[in-house]
Amino acid sequence: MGGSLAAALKARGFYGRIVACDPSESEIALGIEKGLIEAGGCELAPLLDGVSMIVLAVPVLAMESVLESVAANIGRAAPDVVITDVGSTKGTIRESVVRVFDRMPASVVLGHPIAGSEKSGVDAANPELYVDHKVILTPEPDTRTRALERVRALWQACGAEVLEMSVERHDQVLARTSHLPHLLAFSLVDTLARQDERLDIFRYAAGGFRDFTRIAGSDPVMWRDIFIANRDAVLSSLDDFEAGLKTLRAAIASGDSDALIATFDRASHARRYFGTLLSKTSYQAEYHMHSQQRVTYRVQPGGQAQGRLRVPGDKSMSHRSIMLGALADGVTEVKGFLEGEDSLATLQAFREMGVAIEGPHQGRVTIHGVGLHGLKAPAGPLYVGNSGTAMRLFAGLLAGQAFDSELTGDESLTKRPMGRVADPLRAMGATIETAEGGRPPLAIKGGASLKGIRYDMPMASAQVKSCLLLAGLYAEGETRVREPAPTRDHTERMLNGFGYPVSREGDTCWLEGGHTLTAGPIDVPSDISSATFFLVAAAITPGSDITLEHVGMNPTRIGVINILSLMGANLAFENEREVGGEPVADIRIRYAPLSGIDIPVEQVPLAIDEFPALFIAAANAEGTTRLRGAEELRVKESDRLQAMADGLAVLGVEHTLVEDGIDIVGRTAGAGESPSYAGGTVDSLGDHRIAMAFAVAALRASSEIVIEDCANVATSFPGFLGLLERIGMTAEEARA
Ligand SMILES: O=C(O)C1=C[C@@H](OP(=O)(O)O)[C@@H](O)[C@H](O)C1
Ligand SMILES: C=C(OP(=O)(O)O)C(=O)O
Repeated sequence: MGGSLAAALKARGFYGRIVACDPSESEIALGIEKGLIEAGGCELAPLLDGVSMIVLAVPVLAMESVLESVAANIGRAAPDVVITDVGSTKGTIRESVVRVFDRMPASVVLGHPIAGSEKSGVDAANPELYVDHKVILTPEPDTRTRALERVRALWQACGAEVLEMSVERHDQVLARTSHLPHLLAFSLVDTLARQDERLDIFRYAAGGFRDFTRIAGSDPVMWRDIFIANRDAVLSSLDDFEAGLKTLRAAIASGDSDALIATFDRASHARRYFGTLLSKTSYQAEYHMHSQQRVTYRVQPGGQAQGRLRVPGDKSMSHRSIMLGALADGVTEVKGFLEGEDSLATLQAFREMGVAIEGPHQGRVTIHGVGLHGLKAPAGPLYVGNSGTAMRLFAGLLAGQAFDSELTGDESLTKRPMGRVADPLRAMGATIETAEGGRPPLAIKGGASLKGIRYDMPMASAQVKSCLLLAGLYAEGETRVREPAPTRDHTERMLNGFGYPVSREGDTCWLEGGHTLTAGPIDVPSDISSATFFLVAAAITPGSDITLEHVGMNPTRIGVINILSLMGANLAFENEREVGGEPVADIRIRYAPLSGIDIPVEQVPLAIDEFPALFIAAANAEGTTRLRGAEELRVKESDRLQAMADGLAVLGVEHTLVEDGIDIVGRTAGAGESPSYAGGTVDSLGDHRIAMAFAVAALRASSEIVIEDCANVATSFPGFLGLLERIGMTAEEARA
């Protein structure tokens, strides 16, 4: 460790003098020969003359005697000398410092670089060892700021990332993440070696053995010291490990395949999550990285709109399939699941609550339901990404659990209103805290006894309705929700499909708590909200002919069909059928000129996510299209009225924005097949539907449309650009 530190400093142009002390003369000679140090020796005292920093890189149990020599000769060092170390445990080293100096001097900053290799000695010195590795410093309240800064600068100069934590926390964290795995590796190799004196068995050892046991080649003295020094924390992590192993043993002994799948699946995903965090490519890390990277679409003007397509699975149903499948008794097989960021975040959240979920693999997911009362407390906050649906539905479901929970999301979600669910849930008896203004995160207290309520929703929201119905599963008596206008009814249909009775009369639906859900197969159709971008593409492009296969045609979702039909679109439905309680059809659309219309207000909730694309249809229609009663668009992933108005302004499309809607002036009569508007650079504000709407708009633009901030398209529509290409458009994605 010391050799690598010297090598790293020299490689980065450190111009000071480095001297080293080591019991081996030959190691010192080698260090000088390799240019890592200027001088050195086996006796410490003379080496301390005038030094400004002392780094103790010795085994943990040798630390105290070295500290004694340092203390006895500290007068030889510079007056502002700083002492630090690289020991793998911190509690015992702090005790040694206090014993030797009678206190913790303000100039001592203990530290631990989380880097190293199983090799030791000057030969193993590696100037890159600390690059992109973490170094933990454990300053005390009275550590001198200047001393801390100097040690921080030392490690940063070597390319490391410096963190701070308390000595106690350091020792506990390291016991679990480093010391325990080393103990297991030593033990496994020793056990096998003792069983097979001639070590024959190792000849047949596969990659798994090699990967698991590499660290058993580490320095025995160093590791003995670590286990003695960090005894209590290691023993407690060993207790946890033994308990886990015992559970697995019992599952193997009794052939309990569900229990084995549950553990392996959780572990496998946790490991992948960890691995991708390291390489910064997990779906969540990737998402964050993508949004930091700013994905930009460049879409060329013109092109065709032709072909047969199947767009990904319905987002609303995908969320609900996981939620209800997890709460059901038995195994639920899902087909057509949307493998987008939003629904994957929901899936991950249930894994964190102990539900075994296999997949997704090509849209297939198997959920091993735990029953209404089988969820376990997650270890930390549940992260639901960009998804308003997930946060609101989870709020209801979690309000009924025995454990406390917290829901967080990305930057866009953090701005969205949650009072609309928190208030009625409180009326049911839940205890929920929100951030200022009723925004996320949500902290939900477990163990509440919920009571059914009658709730008149102030806005037409399927998310609020579904939230209350899910809480109602856990409530005493009936939970009744009245909606001011019909909203998507997937929750009601799917609950009924799982054998949970939900009733409806007119504008009110209700259920009674205390029944159970029984697992069954779910076939998720293609998402009509995703299909919309291709419906609009064909609707605005002369010569187009697109068929979208297996699209969900639930009557509470087909506002886009109704609105496009009123505008004059040429739509035909083929292969109409019912799949798992939801109507489905193939939709064929061919070009026909569109006319502007006054959008009937009752269609608004039925087309709520489709307006960004419908505004593009309006920009290509003859005359003016008027939308009113759509104030909900202002609280989606972005303020969609404003975001679309800003983008339409860039393209030169005349429009008037009002509080609850917009008027869009389309083409003038007799313009033929000429472009409908200009190109330009528009900002999607990180909203997937705004990004996709302007991508499709390029079909009738006079020049390229560049769309900024498109990473979130992956939340609802993975593979979107590929499908644009398939219909005959030219689009590319740039990351910066
Ligand atoms: O319940 C659902 O799955 C959804 C309901 C709608 O939101 P609101 O209920 O807030 O209108 C919709 O915008 C969202 O994309 C999905
Ligand atoms: C509004 C949407 O989703 P959510 O509310 O789940 O974020 C959407 O997908 O357009």
